[in-house]
Amino acid sequence: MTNLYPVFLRLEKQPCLVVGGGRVALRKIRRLREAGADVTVISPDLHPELVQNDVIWINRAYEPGDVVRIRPVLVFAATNRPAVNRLVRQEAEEAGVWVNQADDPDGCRFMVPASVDRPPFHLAVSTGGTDPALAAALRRALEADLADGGQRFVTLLRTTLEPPES
Ligand SMILES: C[C@@]1(CC(=O)O)c2cc3[nH]c(cc4nc(cc5[nH]c(cc(n2)[C@H]1CCC(=O)O)[C@@](C)(CC(=O)O)[C@@H]5CCC(=O)O)C(CC(=O)O)=C4CCC(=O)O)c(CCC(=O)O)c3CC(=O)O
Ligand SMILES: NC(=O)C1=CN([C@@H]2O[C@H](COP(=O)(O)OP(=O)(O)OC[C@H]3O[C@@H](n4cnc5c(N)ncnc54)[C@H](O)[C@@H]3O)[C@@H](O)[C@H]2O)C=CC1
Repeated sequence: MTNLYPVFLRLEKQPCLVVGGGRVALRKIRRLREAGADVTVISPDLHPELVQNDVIWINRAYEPGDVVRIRPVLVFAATNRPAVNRLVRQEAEEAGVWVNQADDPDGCRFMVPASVDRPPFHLAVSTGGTDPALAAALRRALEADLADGGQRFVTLLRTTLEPPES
């Protein structure tokens, strides 16, 4: 697996495009909105929880050229049609737009980590696409531990930072 380069993006008011309006799209869109991105969704239907989510909804299937017309900074190909996701990925790559392909880790120019936002820390966990459910499990464990005072986490930090007692 190629090495990945982790970053935190400042997405406020940045145009982002999500193709597909299902469960996976919902998860991606929530995070994008939390970061203040302007989100356009192209999909013939929209997850019921998305209506309140303040997105621009283009109510139809993806059409060739949409990525070039909309010119987003990030694209998420999140339909349940592999051929559509591949087309979106290909058009994004040709246009030099960063693309996430929900059904194909190798087709992702970037991947979305599982993350916990607990100031001053924002922790992000990735398995590089090898086991997303495991990344989610570590996120849940960290969340539970931090909600409970973060003792296991702090103990782990101490054991790595402090020299062993002699
Ligand atoms: C490559 C990547 C692309 C991307 O989406 O960025 C990708 C790809 C795929 N995910 C799949 C499955 C699932 N993914 C989740 C959950 C999450 N997936 C996320 C990220 C990523 N998933 C990227 C890699 C990140 C990494 O590895 O570190 C998280 C972390 C972030 C987020 O999405 O926000 C979020 C957890 C958030 C949280 O809880 O904190 C669940 C659990 C669930 O849905 O509840 C399942 C069902 C698991 C099961 O089967 O048990 C499949 C198979 C689909 C199929 O079966 O067809 C593929 C495609 C493939 O592997 O081929
Ligand atoms: N990356 C991840 O975290 C995960 C990825 N997946 C993959 O993501 C895919 C999508 O998963 P879900 O959101 O659960 O599926 P879903 O069935 O809930 O949603 C699919 C959405 O795509 C839309 N769509 C279909 N054809 C379209 C087109 N031509 N143009 C625009 N929109 C179109 C549908 O109308 C629907 O809104 C799955 O098929 C699976 O391969 C699944 C689980 C997690």
